[in-house]
Amino acid sequence: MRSIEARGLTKEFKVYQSRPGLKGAFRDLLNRQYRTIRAVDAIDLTIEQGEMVAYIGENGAGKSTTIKMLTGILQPTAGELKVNGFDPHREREKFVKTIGVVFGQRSQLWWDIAVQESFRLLKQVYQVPDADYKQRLDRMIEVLDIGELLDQPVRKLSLGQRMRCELVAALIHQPKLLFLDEPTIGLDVLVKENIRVFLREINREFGTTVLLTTHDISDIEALCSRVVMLDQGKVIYDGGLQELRRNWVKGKKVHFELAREVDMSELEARTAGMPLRWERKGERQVVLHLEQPDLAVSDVLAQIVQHVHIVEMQIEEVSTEEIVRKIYQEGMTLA
Ligand SMILES: Nc1ncnc2c1ncn2[C@@H]1O[C@H](COP(=O)(O)OP(=O)(O)OP(=O)(O)O)[C@@H](O)[C@H]1O
Repeated sequence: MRSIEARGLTKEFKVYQSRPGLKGAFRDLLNRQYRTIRAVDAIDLTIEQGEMVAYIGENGAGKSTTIKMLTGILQPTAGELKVNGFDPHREREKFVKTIGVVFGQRSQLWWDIAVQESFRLLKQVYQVPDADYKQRLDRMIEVLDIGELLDQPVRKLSLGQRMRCELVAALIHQPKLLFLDEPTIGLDVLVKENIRVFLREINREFGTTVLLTTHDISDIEALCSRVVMLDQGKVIYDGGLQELRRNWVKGKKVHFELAREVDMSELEARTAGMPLRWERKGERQVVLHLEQPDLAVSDVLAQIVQHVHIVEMQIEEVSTEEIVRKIYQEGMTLA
């Protein structure tokens, strides 16, 4: 079963332009000029039930606009879209029962009433049977550790407390698909970890599909094996996190500290023909630049350990965050 199937999904906005001065304002009244922004530009996206996918891109790339179409808030300008088997906009009433949504800035909890009252209201809205409701809620209260918050009005909760309650609210009806927009923004490390563990659990246990938009790369590393990257409304990468790293990490650096002064010519001679470069950093310090991702550090070590005494060694990996930043900066097409 497919969670999301989009073909040529497009959204255009008309943005009215105003001309300067009083004369301009009059002319605008009679004949308004506008330009068209293609916020989402013919994207194809297929997400299978049970996948956890990160949907990322720079500010203005078109992420929110896509999510708004996928959740039925906006109607696409063009393209075909099925989410959980429904047309999200046209079949909105039936469709919303099959999704859960956590948008960092917007709350689905009622501000002035106790958290558990909000949960009860949502139970009514989604017509969750009593037994299911009790079982799900008890479990979520325990895993997310929100027992003490249930009697508090939402306005009194800290951001981390509120986000945990938002997650419960989004999952009361056990949706097949969960949209998360910046779920861990501004949260401390412990709460973040708590939320990630919980998300992995519901994914494993119920096969819940998760589509996550985030600027926090550690969320992606912790949760998603697939990344869809958007740039100017177009998908520029759709694939595994590992492949993304492999494509972009052109090499690694290994820092060595040796027992004796470095003999560069010996290192070079022993590793001749390998795609690497040695750099002297100090009397006993040397850096190895591996220039191809498939050259293993162990292959190089095998050539030199018999001849040089290594005191310390440190491999410098490029973080996913750096890779993503590089892709945004260079605007390369990977797809
Ligand atoms: N209602 C609207 N009217 C006109 N233009 C819009 C509207 N909503 C979004 N846009 C434009 O569409 C483009 C994509 O915006 P969108 O909010 O989808 O990006 P985003 O990737 O979610 O960015 P961010 O990370 O900042 O939330 C931007 O150029 C934005 O200005």
